[in-house]
Amino acid sequence: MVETSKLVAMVESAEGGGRLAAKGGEADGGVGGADESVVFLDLWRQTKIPAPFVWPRADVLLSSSSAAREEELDVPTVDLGAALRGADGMCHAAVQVAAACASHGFFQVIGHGVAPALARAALDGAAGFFRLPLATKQRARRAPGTVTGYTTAHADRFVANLPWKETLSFSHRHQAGSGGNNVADYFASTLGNEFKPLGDVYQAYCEAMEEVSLAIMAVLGESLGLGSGYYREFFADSSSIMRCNYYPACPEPERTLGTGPHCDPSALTVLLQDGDVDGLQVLVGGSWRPVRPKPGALVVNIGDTFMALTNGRYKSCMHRAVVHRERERRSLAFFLCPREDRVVRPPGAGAGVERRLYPDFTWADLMSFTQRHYRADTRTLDAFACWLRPPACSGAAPPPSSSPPTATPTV
Ligand SMILES: C=C1C[C@]23C[C@H]1CC[C@H]2[C@]1(C)CCC[C@@](C)(C(=O)O)[C@H]1[C@@H]3C(=O)O
Ligand SMILES: O=C(O)CCC(=O)C(=O)O
Ligand SMILES: [Fe+2]
Repeated sequence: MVETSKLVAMVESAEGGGRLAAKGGEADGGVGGADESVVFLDLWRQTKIPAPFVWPRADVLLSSSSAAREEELDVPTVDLGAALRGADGMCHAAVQVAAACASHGFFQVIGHGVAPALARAALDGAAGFFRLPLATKQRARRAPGTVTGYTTAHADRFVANLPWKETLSFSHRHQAGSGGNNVADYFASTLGNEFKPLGDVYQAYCEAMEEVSLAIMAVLGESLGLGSGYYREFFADSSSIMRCNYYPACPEPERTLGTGPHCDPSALTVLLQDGDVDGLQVLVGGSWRPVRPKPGALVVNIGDTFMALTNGRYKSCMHRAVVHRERERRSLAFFLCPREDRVVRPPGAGAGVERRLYPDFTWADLMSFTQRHYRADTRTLDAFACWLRPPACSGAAPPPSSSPPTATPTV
């Protein structure tokens, strides 16, 4: 469970601690009663934020209020429908994404074919879920070492730099043919049968996101001169993660973050922001630049795994989410990931034409690194490469907290 008593104790003692410091004994105890909901509602309603939520000044610098004055990041708007319909559209889209991915890795897509009613149902479903009593949400609490489930402020994993958010994450595995119901089944089995209709919404939403992601992969493949099928095939049996984020209004937004500075470890992220509340910011040229919600558009960014697949040509860029004093915010993030055992390696690797920036790895290893050994941040990929192959570590990354997998892939 989220150990409310521990969080409250931390809040009372008001001392942070190390950045990583996953806490022991995460899964002890059962789900509390209605009083726990009150505790968390009270947390979100305090007039000052508790010490474990206070982030280092360097991370929150130029936070919400000043970043609001920053110029919005110029991200291209890619018409995915036009790209799939014909060569001209594809060519234009490929040029757009090539430019964006070589600099910051962010762009947005329209013409993606996701029914507005489905997007609305997924956003409203998240809003409804996070309004539930804590005890109900806790039925889906995250199990230690896994990425799926419900967490409040990641308080079950970390003792400092807690994010001002609640999240619900679940995996979506590609299923050949129709009739697969992995997401719907997850909702029914963890939260109860009454959540099956909500599960059906997310089943449909994840399938739509998978289709959008594969269409983007076609454009990315074209943009790299590999053809539209190359990455589509690589991700055809993907094993992705869907995450609903809820950022409550915050009394001291300039001292905390909803999601701290990080690069996504996954391959590609497709983000839907709810309403007109901004929060996503990307670090470009030394300043945090907002990417404001645009009606009907999805924000896409390259993750570490895709950066490794292109040997660093396409960038996984640092970003974060800020919170607001008066307004709550919701977002839905679909993280496209390869099948767990697929080896991530750039095309042509081994031909010796280009120096490899990252060793071969599997998504299973990178995922377990972020869930068991390292809190995903701005240097995840370098730290992971160092963990996999310690001699390759130049000292830029922090020391690994435990041993790498025994079957270390070779370059
Ligand atoms: C493999 C993963 C690690 C995170 C969940 C999935 C995909 C994205 C990662 C994350 C969202 C990046 C920001 C930091 C993080 C700790 C978070 O704030 O939620 C990351 C996820 C995680 O480890 O839970
Ligand atoms: O909520 C957002 O806008 C971004 C969240 C994010 O970056 C993430 O979940 O990886
Ligand atoms: Fe992210």
